[in-house]
Amino acid sequence: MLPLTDDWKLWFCGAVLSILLTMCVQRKKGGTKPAGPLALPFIGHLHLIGSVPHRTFYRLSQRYGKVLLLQLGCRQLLVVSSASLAEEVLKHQDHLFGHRPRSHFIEIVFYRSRGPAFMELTPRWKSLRKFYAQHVASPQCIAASKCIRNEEMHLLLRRLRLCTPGARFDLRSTVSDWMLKVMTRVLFNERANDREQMLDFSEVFRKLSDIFTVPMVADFLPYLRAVVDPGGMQKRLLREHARMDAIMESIVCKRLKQSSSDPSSTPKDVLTSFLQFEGMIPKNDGDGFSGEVPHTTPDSEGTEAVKAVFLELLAATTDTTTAAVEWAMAELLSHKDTVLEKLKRELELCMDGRDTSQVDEELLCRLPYLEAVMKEALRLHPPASLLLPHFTKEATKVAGYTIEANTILAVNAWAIGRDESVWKEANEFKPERFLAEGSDAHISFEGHANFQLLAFGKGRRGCPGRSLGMIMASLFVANLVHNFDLHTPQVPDLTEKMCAGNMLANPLHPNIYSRHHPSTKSPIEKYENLQ
Ligand code: HEM
Repeated sequence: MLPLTDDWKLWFCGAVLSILLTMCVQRKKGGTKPAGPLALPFIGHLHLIGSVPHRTFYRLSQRYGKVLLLQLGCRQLLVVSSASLAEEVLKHQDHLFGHRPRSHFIEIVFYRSRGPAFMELTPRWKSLRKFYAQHVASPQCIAASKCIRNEEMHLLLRRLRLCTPGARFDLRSTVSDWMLKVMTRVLFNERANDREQMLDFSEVFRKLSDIFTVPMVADFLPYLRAVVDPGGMQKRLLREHARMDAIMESIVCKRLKQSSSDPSSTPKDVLTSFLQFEGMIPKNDGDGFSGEVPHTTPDSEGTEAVKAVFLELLAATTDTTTAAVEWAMAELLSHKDTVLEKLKRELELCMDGRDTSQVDEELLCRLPYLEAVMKEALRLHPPASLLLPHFTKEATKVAGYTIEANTILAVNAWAIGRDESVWKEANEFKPERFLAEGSDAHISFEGHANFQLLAFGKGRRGCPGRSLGMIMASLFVANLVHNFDLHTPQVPDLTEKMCAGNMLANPLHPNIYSRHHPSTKSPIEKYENLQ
C-alpha cells in the first residue's frame, strides 16, 4: 500500500468531515430521504418486521416520523402513517402509486396476477373493475343475491339452534364457511363442499390462506430462492395450488359444457356473466342466446384468466369479511354491559312484532347502531391493516422526500385509525362516535375524503366490494347477537396475529345459548322448503 503524505491525510480528513457535516445538515433538514433505523447488510430491515408488521411500523413511525423508508432485502418499502399522507399517495399521487408489486405467492396462486387485485394499472385492469362494478358489486347485483344470503343465514341459524346449550362454538370457521358458501353460490351457483369435485373446497382454500401469512423469502431475497424454502412453504404452495386449480377447472369446464349443450339452462350468475364478458359463451339478450358462438374450445390461457378472477374474488371476500365479524364480536363481548346490551335493544325494537327472529338483510338499513358498531370495529381493526401493497414504477416525492422508482408503498390503516391527533379517545371502542349526534358522524368509508377511516382503502385501488362486505358482516353479527347469548369465561384476548389478514391471535370459542323470543316463531317457516 502506498504511504499517505501529510497533504493526502489532510485532504482525506477534510473529505470525511464534509460528508459527515452534509449528513448532519440533511438529517436536520429532514434530508431528501425519509429517516429510518440502521439497515443491516443484505437483509436491510427485514429482521425488524416481526409477526405483526403494522405494530412494528407504528412503533418505528413514533420514533422516525410518519413517513418511513425501509429496506427489505432487495426491495424498498415506503410506509405512511397519517391521514394527510394517505391522501397524498392514494388521491394526489394515485396514478403513480396505483400499481401493485409482483409477489411470488401471488404469481403462483393467482395465475401470474391475472385477477384485477394484483394486476398493474392496465386497460385490462380497468375493464375488469368495470365488470365488478356492473356484475358483482352494483346495488342491483347485491339486491339480486340477497335471497342467497338470507337463505344461508336461515340454514346456519337452524344448525346453531341445535347446539347443546353452553356448547363451545368455533366462531371463525363458522363465519368463514358461511361466507364461502354464500360467495360460491353468488359467484358460480355452487355451494362449497356440496358436490364431489367441490368437497375439498373449504379445506384447500383455508390452507392457501394460511400460506399467505408467511412472507416468501423469494420476494425479498430472490437470490436465496433456489436454496432456501423455509418450512417447505414453496412445496406446500404448489401442492395446494394444484388442488385448487383442479376444483376451479371443474367449475369452469362444467359451465362451458352446460352452456354449449343447453344454453337455456345456464344459471344467471357472475360466472356466466364473466364468460359472456370474455366472449367464451354467447350473450343472452333476454329473448334467448344470441351473438357468435365460439367454435373453438377456450385455451388454457382463457380458462386461467377466469380461474384467476374467481379465486381472487373469493379470497378478497372471505378472509376480510370473516375478520370483520370476528373483531366486531370480540369487541362486543369485551363491552357486554354497554355496547352489546345497546345493540340487543336496537335489534329487539326493530324486530318487535315480526313473526321470525331472523334478521333479514332488508332490515339492516334500520339499524344505525349496528352500522356504528361495524364501523368502529373496522376503525380499530382493519382486516387489511396495511391495505394491499401499492407500488410506484416512477421516482416521485412524498412529503418533500425523494422516493425512488420501484418502491413498494404500505399505508398503515391500522395506525391511522388510532391516531390521537385525529380521533378522540382513539384506542377506545366507542361506536357512539359514528351516530348522528356523535363527534365523527360525518366520517364514512365512501367517497374521496375521510382518509382517517381506511379499512377499504381509497382511490382507484379502493375496495370495489365495500358495500357487499359491510352487508355480509353486519348481517352475520345482527343474527348472532339477536338469536344467541354468547359467553366467554374471560374478557376476550384482543392480541393480534397476521393471518390472511389482521385477526385475533386466539380465535373466539364462546359458549352458545339460543335466545328464546316468546313473541316470535323460530326463523324456519319463511324458508321452509330449503334443505
Ligand atoms: C369487510 C370486508 C372487506 C374489507 C375490509 C376489504 C378491504 C379491502 C382493502 C383494504 C383492499 C385494498 C385497497 C388498497 O389496496 O388500496 C381491497 C381490495 C379489493 N377488494 Fe375488498 N374488502 C372487503 C370485502 C370485499 C368483497 C366482498 C369483495 C368482492 C366483491 C372485495 C373485492 C376486492 C377487490 C377485487 C380488491 C382489489 C381492488 C384492486 O386492486 O383494484 N372486497 N379490499
